[in-house]
Amino acid sequence: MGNIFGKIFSITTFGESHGAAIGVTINGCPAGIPVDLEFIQQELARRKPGQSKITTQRKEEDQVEILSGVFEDKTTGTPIALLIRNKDQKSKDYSHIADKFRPSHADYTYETKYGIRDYRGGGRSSARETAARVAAGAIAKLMLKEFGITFHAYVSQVGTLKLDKHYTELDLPKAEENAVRCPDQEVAQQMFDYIDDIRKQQDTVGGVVTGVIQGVPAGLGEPAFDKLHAELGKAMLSINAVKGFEYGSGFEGVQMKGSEHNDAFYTEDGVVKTKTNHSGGIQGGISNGQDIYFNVAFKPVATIMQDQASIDKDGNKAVVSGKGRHDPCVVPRAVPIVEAMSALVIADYLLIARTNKVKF
Ligand SMILES: Cc1cc2nc3c(=O)[nH]c(=O)nc-3n(C[C@H](O)[C@H](O)[C@H](O)COP(=O)(O)O)c2cc1C
Ligand SMILES: C=C(O[C@@H]1CC(C(=O)O)=C[C@@H](OP(=O)(O)O)[C@H]1O)C(=O)O
Repeated sequence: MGNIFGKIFSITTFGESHGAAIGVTINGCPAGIPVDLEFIQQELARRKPGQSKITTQRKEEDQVEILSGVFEDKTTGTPIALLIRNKDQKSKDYSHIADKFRPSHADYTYETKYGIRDYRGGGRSSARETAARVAAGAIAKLMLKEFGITFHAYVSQVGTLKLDKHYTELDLPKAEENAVRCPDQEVAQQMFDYIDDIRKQQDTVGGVVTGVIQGVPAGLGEPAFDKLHAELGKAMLSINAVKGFEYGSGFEGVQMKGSEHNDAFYTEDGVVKTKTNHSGGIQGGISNGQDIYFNVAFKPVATIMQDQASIDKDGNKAVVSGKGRHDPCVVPRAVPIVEAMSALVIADYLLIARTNKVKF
């Protein structure tokens, strides 16, 4: 229960942060997709811990091993299993909170649900699990590359520092040129200094990742329940520390009049387009062929390097002191996770659409 994502192109992940390994099984990936191991490794490198001083200092190379489903560098249509071994666990850092609950992490809720908890590094609730999603997302991206569908995510806000530009005004690949993953180098530097300052204060800060999906054909999605934006929302809200999701005009759109908000249709060389894109590329749960764009809000990291008042398993007052290696801000490393989850949704919906009238 609760550990399968996707309908046709589906994944299930396994593993804990301080266990032997984490990994993913992908079901439903079509046969014949070229698998570029170097690309999967590059994607994992974008997410891995220990990238810079503004990320957790845990050192994991996140070397991926392909156990099944790939032969002579092509998918075989059978389950693909990918494994990443944990190498740099420092579990002693967690002994002192084995019986205590960190405020706003998953300790209390996990313990309540299962009655047993691998407290080492947050166990199953650690964002370490997202490495497995990024590996699977890389395979989805490789499949979608064949259809000309691309993914760009970037950091658009850290704390109160906001990048005041729409994605259409930015050179999106430039986000990969700095440690924050913000495409405006000047704002990126300000964000970097801000995160570093917060880190020195032994505190943490939240942020926003903007996602952009380009090249999606019109016709992907469902008119009810499994609407394309609903699935994207679920995908994003399933990422650790996510507090909000909006697509297209989002919450800002409520301030507009219908006459301003409506996206006027026109055709160019027989292709249907819209003059504006407040819809965010989705209308009535189905893609309309325009860019899909959305924002994902991440909270400040729960584990702070300070003493915090809490309780133990017996409900007694307890002090939780911050230890271990933690991110002062998750958004720089969340960028590839947002892209991976987007790719998994689009891959799945593209395969579902094969059963519809739309021809690809
Ligand atoms: C890339 C990434 C890195 C994270 N790093 C940390 C971390 O170092 N320490 C921590 O306490 N939480 C971290 N988190 C968040 C926790 O995993 C998350 O808060 C926890 O699982 C509780 O879930 P919730 O915040 O979604 O309710 C990270 C999240 C992401 C996406
Ligand atoms: C190890 C990674 O990030 C971790 C995410 C995380 C958390 O609570 O989410 C807590 C920290 O590690 P641990 O699980 O040892 O407490 C981070 O270092 C990773 O992303 O690979």
